[in-house]
Amino acid sequence: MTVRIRTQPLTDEAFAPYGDVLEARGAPDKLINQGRCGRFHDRAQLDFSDGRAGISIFQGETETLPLALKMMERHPEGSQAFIPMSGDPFLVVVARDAGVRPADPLAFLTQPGQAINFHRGIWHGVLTPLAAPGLFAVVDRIGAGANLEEHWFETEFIIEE
Ligand SMILES: NC(=O)N[C@@H](O)C(=O)O
Ligand code: NI
Repeated sequence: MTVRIRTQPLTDEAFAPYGDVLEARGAPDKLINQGRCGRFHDRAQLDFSDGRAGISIFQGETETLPLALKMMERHPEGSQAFIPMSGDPFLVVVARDAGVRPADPLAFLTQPGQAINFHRGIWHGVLTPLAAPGLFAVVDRIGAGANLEEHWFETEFIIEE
């Protein structure tokens, strides 16, 4: 059986059960630098069981839609933020937990200027750039021990616009 998933725009409301949308939207929380810079303060729920937060640079190969969703993963020990280093949209896939496996995956297309932070333990698709060079800053847990659970689907999911 093939299940088709239509992409939807990334909004705070739709993404709230899964993570944070990081963007400069509306009035900033504070003006800094003599009023020349708006600070949208403390917008991500960073959560690590132990270890520390780290920033890594990911250079991902680009994908195109329609795209087969074969696997999702989660990080039980920490949150994970994808912060694009270009203005290109990327694909964000999340799912609810149905007891050690993801269920009902959702696919979001970001707008330029949007980044995301998956909350700790949330099922998500891996980093999926839709345009070169696929460069992202990733904020996630640096620590000992395993922090990755994968689920490979038997159902064929196809993500399409
Ligand atoms: N494994 C890794 O570093 N990246 C994944 O967690 C991912 O979500 O892309
Ligand atoms: Ni991940």
